Amino acid sequence: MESAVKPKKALGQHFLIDESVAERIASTIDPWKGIPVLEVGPGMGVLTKYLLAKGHDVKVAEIDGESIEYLRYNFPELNGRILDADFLKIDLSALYPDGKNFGVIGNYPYNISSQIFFHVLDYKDQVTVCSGMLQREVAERLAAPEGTKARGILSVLLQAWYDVKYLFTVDENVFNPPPKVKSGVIIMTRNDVTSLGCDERLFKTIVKTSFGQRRKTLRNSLRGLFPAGVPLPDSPLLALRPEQLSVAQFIELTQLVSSAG
Ligand SMILES: C[S@@+](CC[C@H](N)C(=O)[O-])C[C@H]1O[C@@H](n2cnc3c(N)ncnc32)[C@H](O)[C@@H]1O
Repeated sequence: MESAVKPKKALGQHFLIDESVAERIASTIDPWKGIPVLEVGPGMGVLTKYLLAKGHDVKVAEIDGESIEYLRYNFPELNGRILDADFLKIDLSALYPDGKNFGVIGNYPYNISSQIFFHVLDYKDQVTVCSGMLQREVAERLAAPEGTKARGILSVLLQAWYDVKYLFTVDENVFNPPPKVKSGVIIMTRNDVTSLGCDERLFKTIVKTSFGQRRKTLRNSLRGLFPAGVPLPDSPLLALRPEQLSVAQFIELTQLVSSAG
């Protein structure tokens, strides 16, 4: 199909052509009208249009020059609110100074979707809500509870600070060009946790190290984090595999490693 902006594979450009899906995604943040929202990768503005119509205070961050030109021409009301930038490199606290809360939304570029969520996590004290569409497998992973195969690093790191919900699945044929996989829409809302009650850097290291060797029990994958030459503590948590642990158990594990060191 002819498209005003030529889709570029390297930028993960699959333009949404079903307006009803765009409206449904925009509606996910209806309850957050009071805070500004940053849209990642607006492309030709199919989602932006609904965010504006709903009265959100919207800024957009887009990396593709051709899309930016399109937006400038077709959305004059966005004047001064289009960031010609790589979302992953934006200092979001400078964009929303003084610790201001904001939301993030998008039909995200699938090639960098995990990195996008790691970037959002860096601003967890300001990002109150984050929703949007990504490839189904990743969307499922973000929302995966303990005890499921889909659980991974981002599930635990995000769920420590956010309630993550998988909302609905979207078929390939509503995009131009269609992606190879189905898509999923999620929403994450900030929980009321202000501190994990453990060394948060070590918590991250433990989550990443455990899932780096997900078939091993934690006793084997985390051995290197305990002091050498000393027997490991006798904790039932160490007999588990990473996908079996809740956030609270990862925190407990972090405390265990800290107290052993
Ligand atoms: C899946 S398309 C979605 C476009 C549009 N929102 C839609 O629904 O049709 C992803 C968009 O993200 C943009 N993009 C890719 N990498 C980006 C990055 N690092 N920062 C900002 N935008 C990016 C692409 O140029 C593209 O417009």
